[in-house]
Amino acid sequence: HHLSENFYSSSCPSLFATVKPVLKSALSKEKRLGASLLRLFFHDCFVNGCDGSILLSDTANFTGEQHAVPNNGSARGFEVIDKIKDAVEKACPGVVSCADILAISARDSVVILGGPNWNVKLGRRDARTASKSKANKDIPPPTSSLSQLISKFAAKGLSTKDMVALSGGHTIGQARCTSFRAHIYNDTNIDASFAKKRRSNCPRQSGTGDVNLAPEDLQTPTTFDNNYYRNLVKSKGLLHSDQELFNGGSTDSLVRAYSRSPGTFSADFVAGMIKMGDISPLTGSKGEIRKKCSKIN
Ligand code: HEM
Ligand SMILES: [Ca+2]
Ligand SMILES: [Ca+2]
Repeated sequence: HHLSENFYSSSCPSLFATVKPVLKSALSKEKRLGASLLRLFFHDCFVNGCDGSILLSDTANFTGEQHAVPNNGSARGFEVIDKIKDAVEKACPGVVSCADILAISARDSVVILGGPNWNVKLGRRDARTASKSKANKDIPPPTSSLSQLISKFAAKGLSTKDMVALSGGHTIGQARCTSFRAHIYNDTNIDASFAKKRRSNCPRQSGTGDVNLAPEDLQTPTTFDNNYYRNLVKSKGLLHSDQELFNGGSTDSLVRAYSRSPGTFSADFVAGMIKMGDISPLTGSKGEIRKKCSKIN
């Protein structure tokens, strides 16, 4: 396969200039959407590669990935992708894939929220299929141990370092009580005052307050910075899986390094994003260029 930065430079020269303003306007209304789009890209790439599979809606005779456990009730931002796709279709009809639009949107979201910039590789085509079962199997749950996180990323060709750096995506965005309840009530590797604060809006009883939100990064939930790691070294990770990265194991030193050096984090995050974006893309004549991101042509 061959993805390249200039894939659309003659077929759609206005691509980047078309995407960015639509995103800027959406994020000016709700910054969290930037986080939601970054997460959509991760959840796309981990299931059959970065092929836009997560964007396909369920229909009467098609079951996609949006109701798989890791996505159901938490994957969001689809309307923004649809809006960007409409703008891109006006500028360059039938040329740019939804998989690439998602990759560009994830990058632009990070930049708009203050994070590093990089050149996105392009040329992915869109899948005509999706896999709910693989979404359930390949995307790590927040209950994961460090060794489970390492192996789920290794299964996608990503190193432990990539895993720790990409987890820094949790410097932005929100999680539901149901995703962090067990950590704040049952785990002991958590700062007591932080646990108390999070318990105040996430009742112990499952079934109550399940969808109440808390910021993944208690310091700066709408800024892309290294505070995620600074929280971890203080035992203020929100998810069980977050705190696993700094819990006396092999990744402690890397978390400490990122907590001290925003530049090192940025460089490793970018390298990880480029590697994640390379996971088994459809190229050449495989797949299709969807007209609408939510359904196959
Ligand atoms: C390392 C394994 C990971 C686990 C176990 C994990 C788990 C989760 C969970 C449980 C949530 C909250 C869902 C909810 O309750 O609504 C979440 C949110 C989020 N995740 Fe991850 N995640 C991981 C890695 C990543 C990676 C690699 C990225 C991107 C590079 C990422 C980006 C995000 C973002 C931005 C949000 C907030 C989304 C929003 O506010 O809409 N995560 N993650
Ligand atoms: Ca996919
Ligand atoms: Ca932050």
